[in-house]
Amino acid sequence: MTEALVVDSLHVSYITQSGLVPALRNVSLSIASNEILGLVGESGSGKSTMAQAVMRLLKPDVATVDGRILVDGQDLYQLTPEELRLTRWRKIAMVFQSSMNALNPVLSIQEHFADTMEAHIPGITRDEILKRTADLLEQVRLDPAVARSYAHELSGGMRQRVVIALSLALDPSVLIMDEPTTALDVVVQRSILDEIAALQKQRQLAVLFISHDFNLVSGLANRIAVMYAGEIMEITDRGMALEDAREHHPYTQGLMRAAPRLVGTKVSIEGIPGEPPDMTQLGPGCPFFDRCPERLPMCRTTPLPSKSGRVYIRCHAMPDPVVEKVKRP
Ligand SMILES: Nc1ncnc2c1ncn2[C@@H]1O[C@H](COP(=O)(O)OP(=O)(O)OP(=O)(O)O)[C@@H](O)[C@H]1O
Repeated sequence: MTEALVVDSLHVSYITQSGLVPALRNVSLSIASNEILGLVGESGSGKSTMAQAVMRLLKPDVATVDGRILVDGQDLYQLTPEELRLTRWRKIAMVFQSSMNALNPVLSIQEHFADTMEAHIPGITRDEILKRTADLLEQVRLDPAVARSYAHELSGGMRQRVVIALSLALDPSVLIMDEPTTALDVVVQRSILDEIAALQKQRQLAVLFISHDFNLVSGLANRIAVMYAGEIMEITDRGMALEDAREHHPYTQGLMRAAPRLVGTKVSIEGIPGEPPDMTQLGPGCPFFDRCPERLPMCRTTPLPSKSGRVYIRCHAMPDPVVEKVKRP
């Protein structure tokens, strides 16, 4: 399996007036060129920071970043600014949270595509741009005539489809999607998710799909990384049926019980008691300690083990998952 994206021992801290505030702590994961990795976690757990760090969008006066981000084997943090400019879009592209509102109101959709292609494909002709734009719009099920429109003439769902098509304009290997459907109604959301899944298969893309919506991610992703207080607690490829909850990290179990079920037997929804920790006051042990129903005395003081690999659980009270057990489809 080819790993298109490797995140290795990533640490990010924001620079604030009261000092450095950690946001990502020792994050490692990788995504192969034919899979969707979902990243879930509560608000403030570090999901958007992860997207920005992976794209190398965090400015040095905003945050410190340590660790390696490899895209097709190339470390983004070792590139010169010009190399980085060429690598973004071509190798790694991103669809931001509500990026559909970021389309420039005074440019037609066609001009957005032309700007991106002209900046990255030297000598591309007008005809090629028009043809590639029409193909890309069709791939996200839009009429190619949409190219002549302006953002305000399109619905939210259409704009988000345009943004997805634009992110694919240079045929990247890795696509980062940060809450790409959150602002849309559920019907439009469903059809865009189906298209994301189809595009990912056709183009053999590695997709990092970030969402706070546990149900949505578990219906889409091949594997799910669960983030808490800036750390990945678990990466799983197991089923997310409530009957299997005990096989997951105690925090994942909490998220599973807290997510409303859309199908199957009715069960009551239970929130996770307590609050996420203050990131400036973290102790040496597991950050979930205070809220964990499975905690052992050692969990307060013993750091979580560093792990890498396709699936893992970082928990003193839980064994590692047995990899060969039933895989998700
Ligand atoms: N520019 C910044 N300066 C200082 N702290 C920040 C900054 N941006 C984010 N943070 C902090 O970093 C932590 C992670 O934030 P982040 O936005 O990555 O979380 P998230 O999981 O994406 O949350 P949400 O789902 O609400 O978008 C939070 O504690 C947040 O307050």
